[in-house]
Amino acid sequence: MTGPPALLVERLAYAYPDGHQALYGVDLRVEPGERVAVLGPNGAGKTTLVLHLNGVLSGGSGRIEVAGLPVSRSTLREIRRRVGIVFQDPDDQLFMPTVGEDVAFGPANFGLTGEALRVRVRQALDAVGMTEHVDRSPLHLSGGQRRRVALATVLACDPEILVLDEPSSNLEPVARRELAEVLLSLGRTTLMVTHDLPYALQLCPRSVLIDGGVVVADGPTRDLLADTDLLAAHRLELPYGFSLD
Ligand SMILES: Nc1ncnc2c1ncn2[C@@H]1O[C@H](COP(=O)(O)OP(=O)(O)OP(=O)(O)O)[C@@H](O)[C@H]1O
Repeated sequence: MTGPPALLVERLAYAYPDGHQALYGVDLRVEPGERVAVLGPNGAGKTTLVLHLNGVLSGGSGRIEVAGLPVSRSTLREIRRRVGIVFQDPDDQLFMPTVGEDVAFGPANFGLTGEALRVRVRQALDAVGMTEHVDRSPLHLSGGQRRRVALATVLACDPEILVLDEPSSNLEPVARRELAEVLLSLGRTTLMVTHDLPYALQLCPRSVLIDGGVVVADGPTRDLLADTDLLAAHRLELPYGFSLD
């Protein structure tokens, strides 16, 4: 018997309080262990979709399930444990005096204490290669290091689904590659919102393309990126000189 999908989104539609309709009926099914890139031009609805996955946004129509559990007001605490979002700006999730305290904050909030908490913090920092910085202030880290710590704060909660918003933005090539290595090594169900098409190709076997609040394409990343008409129709473009071969 097969289990439920890691993520199921059915006919998700949402208008912001000012009346702006951002999503018109998004369908998406992600199986456990898949890494899926969410592509689309500015204003397509990518962030709006992602913010629904752990209930930051709600009140639209449609249905979302995380590993079989519907996202609703009554399941919010468990949903937030299952879905970890790493925001584009690490400063949105780092606010404690030290790296270690930042990484401990989430799991402590979910009830972990003592040695179990210390082990969890160490594992999360190990996974992103930041163990030696545990006692430093996040304020004194480089942008790339802060990005890694932000990822560690989410990993420490042991989410079933990792959601990353523009993980490669503002990263130097080495930090970009190192982050890719970390993400590949995690082997976790991952949704990655990105404008960085080569990064999507490197990390995500599958991509969904969103535009105008609907999914306009869903398939192997290589196939989507090879479709120059599709890319042009949705204001996407591979970097000059980039080859899929
Ligand atoms: N708080 C808000 N109130 C009203 N409209 C909003 C709000 N936030 C976003 N929108 C609108 O919803 C639509 C989808 O925005 P969203 O941020 O989801 O796009 P996106 O695909 O993430 O874009 P980008 O690539 O630029 O980050 C846009 O038309 C945007 O103007």
